[in-house]
Amino acid sequence: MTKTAAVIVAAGRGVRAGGAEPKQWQALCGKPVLAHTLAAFQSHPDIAQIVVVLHPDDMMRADAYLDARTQVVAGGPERAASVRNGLRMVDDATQVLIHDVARPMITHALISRVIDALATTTGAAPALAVTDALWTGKDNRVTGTQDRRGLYRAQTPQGFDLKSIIAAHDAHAGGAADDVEVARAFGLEVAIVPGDEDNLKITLPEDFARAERILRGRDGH
Ligand SMILES: Nc1ccn([C@@H]2O[C@H](COP(=O)(O)OP(=O)(O)OP(=O)(O)O)[C@@H](O)[C@H]2O)c(=O)n1
Ligand SMILES: C[C@](O)(CO)[C@H](O)COP(=O)(O)O
Repeated sequence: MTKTAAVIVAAGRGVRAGGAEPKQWQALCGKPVLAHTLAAFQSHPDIAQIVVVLHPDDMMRADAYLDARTQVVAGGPERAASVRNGLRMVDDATQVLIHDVARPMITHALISRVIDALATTTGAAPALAVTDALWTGKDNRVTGTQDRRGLYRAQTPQGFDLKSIIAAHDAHAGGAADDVEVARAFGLEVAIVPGDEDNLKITLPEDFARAERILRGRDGH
Protein backbone atom coordinates (compact mmCIF):
# COMPACT_ATOMS: atom_id res chain seq x y z
CA MET A 1 0.00 0.00 0.00
CA THR A 2 1.34 3.42 -1.00
CA LYS A 3 1.75 5.86 1.89
CA THR A 4 3.09 9.39 1.58
CA ALA A 5 5.21 11.34 4.06
CA ALA A 6 6.23 14.98 3.96
CA VAL A 7 9.64 16.35 4.90
CA ILE A 8 9.39 20.09 5.58
CA VAL A 9 12.82 21.70 5.50
CA ALA A 10 12.91 24.62 7.95
CA ALA A 11 16.51 24.76 9.16
CA GLY A 12 17.60 27.82 7.20
CA ARG A 13 18.30 31.26 8.67
CA GLY A 14 16.46 33.37 6.10
CA VAL A 15 19.32 35.82 5.66
CA ARG A 16 17.92 37.33 2.42
CA ALA A 17 14.52 37.94 4.03
CA GLY A 18 15.97 39.94 6.90
CA GLY A 19 13.88 40.66 9.98
CA ALA A 20 14.36 40.10 13.69
CA GLU A 21 14.22 36.31 13.35
CA PRO A 22 14.46 33.70 10.60
CA LYS A 23 11.64 34.00 8.08
CA GLN A 24 9.93 30.74 9.01
CA TRP A 25 9.20 32.22 12.48
CA GLN A 26 7.99 35.60 11.23
CA ALA A 27 4.24 36.27 11.20
CA LEU A 28 2.03 35.92 8.15
CA CYS A 29 -1.53 37.10 8.87
CA GLY A 30 -0.87 36.60 12.58
CA LYS A 31 0.65 33.10 12.45
CA PRO A 32 4.29 32.06 11.86
CA VAL A 33 5.14 31.08 8.29
CA LEU A 34 5.92 27.59 9.60
CA ALA A 35 2.43 27.22 11.05
CA HIS A 36 0.81 27.91 7.69
CA THR A 37 3.04 25.43 5.87
CA LEU A 38 2.60 22.69 8.47
CA ALA A 39 -1.17 23.13 8.59
CA ALA A 40 -1.46 22.57 4.84
CA PHE A 41 0.23 19.16 5.09
CA GLN A 42 -1.34 18.17 8.41
CA SER A 43 -4.82 18.78 6.94
CA HIS A 44 -4.17 16.85 3.71
CA PRO A 45 -5.88 13.43 3.88
CA ASP A 46 -3.11 11.56 2.05
CA ILE A 47 -0.14 12.64 4.20
CA ALA A 48 0.62 9.87 6.70
CA GLN A 49 3.68 11.34 8.44
CA ILE A 50 5.37 14.73 8.62
CA VAL A 51 8.99 15.43 9.56
CA VAL A 52 9.93 19.05 10.24
CA VAL A 53 13.63 19.75 9.93
CA LEU A 54 14.65 22.61 12.21
CA HIS A 55 17.84 24.53 12.91
CA PRO A 56 19.49 23.18 16.09
CA ASP A 57 18.76 26.54 17.78
CA ASP A 58 15.03 26.19 17.01
CA MET A 59 14.32 22.66 18.22
CA MET A 60 11.71 23.72 20.79
CA ARG A 61 10.05 26.45 18.75
CA ALA A 62 7.64 24.30 16.74
CA ASP A 63 6.01 22.46 19.67
CA ALA A 64 2.77 24.44 19.44
CA TYR A 65 2.31 23.40 15.80
CA LEU A 66 3.02 19.68 16.04
CA ASP A 67 0.36 16.97 15.88
CA ALA A 68 0.48 13.20 16.43
CA ARG A 69 1.90 12.57 12.93
CA THR A 70 4.52 15.30 13.06
CA GLN A 71 8.08 14.83 14.32
CA VAL A 72 11.06 17.17 14.53
CA VAL A 73 14.70 16.59 13.63
CA ALA A 74 17.73 18.87 13.46
CA GLY A 75 18.88 20.10 10.06
CA GLY A 76 22.31 20.49 8.60
CA PRO A 77 24.61 23.21 7.23
CA GLU A 78 22.91 23.27 3.82
CA ARG A 79 19.50 22.33 2.44
CA ALA A 80 20.59 18.92 1.11
CA ALA A 81 21.93 17.91 4.53
CA SER A 82 18.67 18.97 6.14
CA VAL A 83 16.74 16.91 3.60
CA ARG A 84 18.91 13.87 4.38
CA ASN A 85 18.29 14.25 8.10
CA GLY A 86 14.57 14.48 7.46
CA LEU A 87 14.49 11.45 5.16
CA ARG A 88 16.15 9.33 7.85
CA MET A 89 13.16 9.98 10.13
CA VAL A 90 10.53 8.75 7.67
CA ASP A 91 9.33 5.33 8.83
CA ASP A 92 5.68 5.18 7.82
CA ALA A 93 5.67 5.79 4.10
CA THR A 94 6.74 4.47 0.70
CA GLN A 95 7.01 7.87 -0.96
CA VAL A 96 7.91 11.35 0.25
CA LEU A 97 7.20 14.98 -0.60
CA ILE A 98 10.06 17.34 0.25
CA HIS A 99 8.87 20.91 0.76
CA ASP A 100 10.34 24.27 1.74
CA VAL A 101 8.81 25.72 4.90
CA ALA A 102 9.32 29.04 3.08
CA ARG A 103 6.49 28.13 0.68
CA PRO A 104 3.50 28.57 3.04
CA MET A 105 0.99 29.19 0.26
CA ILE A 106 1.04 25.50 -0.71
CA THR A 107 -2.43 24.13 -1.48
CA HIS A 108 -4.02 20.71 -1.16
CA ALA A 109 -4.52 20.77 -4.93
CA LEU A 110 -0.78 21.05 -5.61
CA ILE A 111 0.10 18.45 -2.95
CA SER A 112 -2.41 16.10 -4.59
CA ARG A 113 -1.01 16.78 -8.08
CA VAL A 114 2.45 15.68 -6.96
CA ILE A 115 1.09 12.62 -5.13
CA ASP A 116 -0.99 11.60 -8.16
CA ALA A 117 2.00 11.93 -10.49
CA LEU A 118 4.03 9.55 -8.30
CA ALA A 119 1.65 6.76 -9.28
CA THR A 120 3.49 6.51 -12.60
CA THR A 121 7.04 7.79 -11.96
CA THR A 122 9.76 7.70 -9.29
CA GLY A 123 9.92 11.50 -9.12
CA ALA A 124 7.52 14.40 -9.68
CA ALA A 125 7.95 18.09 -9.00
CA PRO A 126 6.00 21.29 -9.70
CA ALA A 127 7.33 23.99 -11.95
CA LEU A 128 6.24 26.95 -14.04
CA ALA A 129 7.48 27.51 -17.59
CA VAL A 130 9.49 30.72 -17.97
CA THR A 131 7.25 33.25 -19.77
CA ASP A 132 9.46 36.35 -19.66
CA ALA A 133 12.41 37.21 -21.85
CA LEU A 134 15.72 36.26 -20.19
CA TRP A 135 18.85 38.38 -20.12
CA THR A 136 22.32 38.20 -18.70
CA GLY A 137 23.52 41.39 -17.07
CA LYS A 138 26.35 43.05 -15.22
CA ASP A 139 26.69 46.44 -13.51
CA ASN A 140 23.01 47.18 -14.32
CA ARG A 141 23.58 46.72 -18.01
CA VAL A 142 22.21 43.97 -20.26
CA THR A 143 25.09 41.85 -21.52
CA GLY A 144 23.11 39.26 -23.47
CA THR A 145 19.83 37.43 -23.98
CA GLN A 146 18.98 33.80 -23.30
CA ASP A 147 16.51 31.45 -24.98
CA ARG A 148 13.64 30.77 -22.58
CA ARG A 149 12.35 27.72 -24.43
CA GLY A 150 12.46 24.57 -22.26
CA LEU A 151 13.24 26.53 -19.06
CA TYR A 152 11.14 26.17 -15.90
CA ARG A 153 11.01 27.79 -12.47
CA ALA A 154 11.15 24.91 -9.99
CA GLN A 155 8.94 24.76 -6.92
CA THR A 156 8.29 22.35 -4.08
CA PRO A 157 6.97 19.91 -2.84
CA GLN A 158 9.25 17.62 -4.80
CA GLY A 159 8.03 14.05 -4.57
CA PHE A 160 9.89 10.78 -4.85
CA ASP A 161 9.81 7.07 -4.18
CA LEU A 162 11.32 7.03 -0.69
CA LYS A 163 13.98 4.37 -1.18
CA SER A 164 15.02 5.94 -4.48
CA ILE A 165 15.55 9.46 -3.11
CA ILE A 166 17.38 8.14 -0.04
CA ALA A 167 19.74 6.20 -2.32
CA ALA A 168 20.14 9.29 -4.51
CA HIS A 169 21.06 11.49 -1.54
CA ASP A 170 23.43 8.85 -0.17
CA ALA A 171 25.19 8.83 -3.55
CA HIS A 172 25.28 12.62 -3.90
CA ALA A 173 28.30 14.39 -2.51
CA GLY A 174 27.86 18.02 -1.40
CA GLY A 175 25.01 20.46 -1.87
CA ALA A 176 22.32 20.76 -4.50
CA ALA A 177 19.88 23.49 -5.52
CA ASP A 178 17.00 21.09 -5.03
CA ASP A 179 16.14 17.41 -4.72
CA VAL A 180 15.39 17.08 -8.41
CA GLU A 181 19.07 17.80 -9.05
CA VAL A 182 20.01 15.01 -6.63
CA ALA A 183 17.48 12.61 -8.12
CA ARG A 184 18.53 13.21 -11.71
CA ALA A 185 22.21 12.81 -10.84
CA PHE A 186 21.26 9.36 -9.60
CA GLY A 187 19.41 8.62 -12.85
CA LEU A 188 15.86 8.98 -11.58
CA GLU A 189 13.15 10.19 -13.93
CA VAL A 190 11.33 13.29 -12.68
CA ALA A 191 7.97 14.32 -14.12
CA ILE A 192 7.08 18.02 -14.31
CA VAL A 193 3.80 18.81 -12.55
CA PRO A 194 2.02 22.13 -13.19
CA GLY A 195 3.08 24.50 -10.44
CA ASP A 196 1.19 27.36 -8.84
CA GLU A 197 2.16 31.03 -9.23
CA ASP A 198 0.89 31.61 -5.67
CA ASN A 199 3.26 28.93 -4.31
CA LEU A 200 6.02 31.49 -3.90
CA LYS A 201 9.09 30.93 -1.79
CA ILE A 202 9.37 33.67 0.81
CA THR A 203 12.93 34.77 0.11
CA LEU A 204 13.07 38.60 0.22
CA PRO A 205 11.38 41.09 2.60
CA GLU A 206 8.76 42.07 0.01
CA ASP A 207 7.60 38.47 -0.32
CA PHE A 208 5.75 38.67 3.01
CA ALA A 209 3.34 41.32 1.68
CA ARG A 210 2.67 39.31 -1.47
CA ALA A 211 2.00 36.18 0.57
CA GLU A 212 -0.38 38.10 2.85
CA ARG A 213 -2.28 39.44 -0.18
CA ILE A 214 -2.71 35.88 -1.43
CA LEU A 215 -3.82 34.63 1.99
CA ARG A 216 -6.36 37.44 2.37
CA GLY A 217 -7.66 36.74 -1.13
CA ARG A 218 -8.24 33.11 -0.17
CA ASP A 219 -10.09 34.19 2.96
CA GLY A 220 -12.25 36.52 0.89
CA HIS A 221 -10.88 39.65 2.54
N1 LIG B 1 20.69 24.47 5.94
C1 LIG B 1 19.45 24.67 5.43
C2 LIG B 1 19.18 25.70 4.49
C3 LIG B 1 17.89 25.87 4.02
N2 LIG B 1 16.91 25.06 4.50
C4 LIG B 1 15.54 25.25 4.05
O1 LIG B 1 15.48 25.18 2.64
C5 LIG B 1 14.38 26.00 2.17
C6 LIG B 1 14.78 26.85 0.97
O2 LIG B 1 15.94 27.58 1.32
P1 LIG B 1 15.99 29.19 1.35
O3 LIG B 1 14.75 29.80 0.82
O4 LIG B 1 17.29 29.59 0.78
O5 LIG B 1 15.98 29.48 2.93
P2 LIG B 1 17.17 30.06 3.79
O6 LIG B 1 18.41 29.26 3.55
O7 LIG B 1 16.66 30.17 5.19
O8 LIG B 1 17.32 31.54 3.17
P3 LIG B 1 18.67 32.38 2.94
O9 LIG B 1 19.41 31.68 1.84
O10 LIG B 1 18.15 33.74 2.54
O11 LIG B 1 19.42 32.38 4.27
C7 LIG B 1 13.93 26.85 3.35
O12 LIG B 1 12.65 26.39 3.78
C8 LIG B 1 15.00 26.63 4.40
O13 LIG B 1 14.51 26.67 5.74
C9 LIG B 1 17.16 24.05 5.42
O14 LIG B 1 16.25 23.34 5.84
N3 LIG B 1 18.44 23.86 5.87
C1 LIG C 1 14.19 24.06 -3.62
C2 LIG C 1 13.81 25.34 -4.33
O1 LIG C 1 12.78 25.99 -3.62
C3 LIG C 1 13.32 25.02 -5.72
O2 LIG C 1 13.06 26.23 -6.41
C4 LIG C 1 15.00 26.31 -4.43
O3 LIG C 1 16.05 25.68 -5.14
C5 LIG C 1 15.51 26.72 -3.06
O4 LIG C 1 16.57 27.62 -3.32
P1 LIG C 1 17.28 28.40 -2.14
O5 LIG C 1 18.46 29.09 -2.72
O6 LIG C 1 17.65 27.35 -1.11
O7 LIG C 1 16.26 29.38 -1.66
